Amino acid sequence: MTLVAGVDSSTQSCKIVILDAVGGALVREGRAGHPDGTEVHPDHWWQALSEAINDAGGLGGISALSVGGQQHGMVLLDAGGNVVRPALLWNDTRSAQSAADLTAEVGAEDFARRTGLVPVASFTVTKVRWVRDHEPESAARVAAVALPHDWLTWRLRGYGPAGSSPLGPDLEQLTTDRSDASGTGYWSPFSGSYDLDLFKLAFGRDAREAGAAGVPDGAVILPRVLAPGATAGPVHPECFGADGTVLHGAGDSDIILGPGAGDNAAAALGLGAGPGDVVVSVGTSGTVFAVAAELHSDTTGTVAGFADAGGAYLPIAVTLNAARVLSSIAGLLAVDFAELAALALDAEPGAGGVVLVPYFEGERTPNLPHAKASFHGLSIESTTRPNLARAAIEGMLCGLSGGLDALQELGYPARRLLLIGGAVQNPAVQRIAAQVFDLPVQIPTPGEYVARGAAVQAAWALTGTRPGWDVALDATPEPDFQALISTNYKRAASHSDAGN
Ligand SMILES: Nc1ncnc2c1ncn2[C@@H]1O[C@H](COP(=O)(O)OP(=O)(O)O)[C@@H](O)[C@H]1O
Ligand SMILES: O=C(CO)[C@@H](O)[C@H](O)COP(=O)(O)O
Repeated sequence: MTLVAGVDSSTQSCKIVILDAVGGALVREGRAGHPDGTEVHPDHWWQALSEAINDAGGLGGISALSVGGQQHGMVLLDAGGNVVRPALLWNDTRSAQSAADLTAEVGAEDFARRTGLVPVASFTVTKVRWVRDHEPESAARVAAVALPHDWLTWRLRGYGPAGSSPLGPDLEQLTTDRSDASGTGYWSPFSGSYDLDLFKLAFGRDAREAGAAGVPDGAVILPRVLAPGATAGPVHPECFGADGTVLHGAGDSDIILGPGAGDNAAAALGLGAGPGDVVVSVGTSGTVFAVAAELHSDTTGTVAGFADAGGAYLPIAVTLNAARVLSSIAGLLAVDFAELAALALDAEPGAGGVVLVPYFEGERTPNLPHAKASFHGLSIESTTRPNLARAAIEGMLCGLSGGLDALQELGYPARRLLLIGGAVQNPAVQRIAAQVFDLPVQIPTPGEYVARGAAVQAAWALTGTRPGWDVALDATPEPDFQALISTNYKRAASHSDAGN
């Protein structure tokens, strides 16, 4: 049996699945946690990847591997391959002012026309501007800027700081892929190349793609962008985990590395999503996206125009407040997730008029980085535990239904909605999704679809052909659209938005 592996280095954890390359059946899997916080040293991801690999029984017998990961995180490397400062993650909002500055300097329309994006604090371009403005000593040390999956792929190939990697700090070997490059804000999905002028505007220094010649000395290196189906090279035959264990030994057969991907693009691959499919993922982030043959830029910034990992595009709207809204309200009510579901399903649609606008961590869509969450419609009568539980789920999903509306307004077709992500295991999330989204909802069999998508890339790199593994459906909730939920939510959110 030929085995391929896919990794999802996500915000909260690292997961690996090892699959049969023919048919995609799961053979073994592993996981390990990441630290909390919006600023994380990449060494923690390497540690968690090592632990997840060990948890899955090692890399023995695997022919190819690819790494999907959380998008946008800024990994700064110095000339010695050392991490300059902890990575600022996609959900770190300190660069909100930098986003506003860049938008003012370039213009929202021009930014969207050049990169598919209008800057918000999540995008890497705003983070490099923040470092330039707030940490000039760190900025001066920067020799390369990479993303989480780029850095992990580079480490697996044996590169890294001298003394702790077999091949040392060769920054010219950094690679990325078009899906993750498209979330930086300095790469164009329209031209398929870096917008080096934008990088220079943001960071104040010239940059060049790894391997490119004829550019000024001292230019910052940006990872080489690999095509779908390409290989990044082999896993190094003396690849050591963070704890010194051998991840891949000299006696093992070669393991080819796929290009890797941003997690949402990887999920689209793992699901085999096609035209007319809209994917909603409820993990740390909430995302709603489609796979599209053409990209329409959205100058409002609601829908970001990413590239996908298959040669097409991935228009997407993303919220900062998703699964953690539920853990927060479950904590408040002192219940576990099963009890939260039971409570929520005990309340009527619309939660008796109670609305939670869940901007606990600020928000990205809409762009309100400094906002806070608020309950609306609380009366003595409506303030019940079931209404609070339901309002949490409704509010979280309504943020995403706004993204679906925006995708449809831009002309992307939406015929069915595939619901994935950790919080979708919650039966109340499944049921309420069918009340919030005016589309047929389907729940694929529980699985790590980002990691599966990375495994699709691994198989593609190995065989030269993109595999078409079947995805089974676990549930198809009865359509039960209840317009009052989003009507109430929009009214409450407009008050919150105006006050933020
Ligand atoms: N039954 C459940 N109900 C609600 N939330 C859940 C449930 N099971 C898991 N979660 C949440 O799902 C999240 C993890 O989902 P995942 O998609 O793996 O996130 P990420 O990819 O961002 O790390 C965690 O915040 C966890 O609390
Ligand atoms: O910022 C985005 C996409 O633009 C997020 O989707 C991140 O990519 C993090 O994903 P999860 O860890 O929540 O899966």
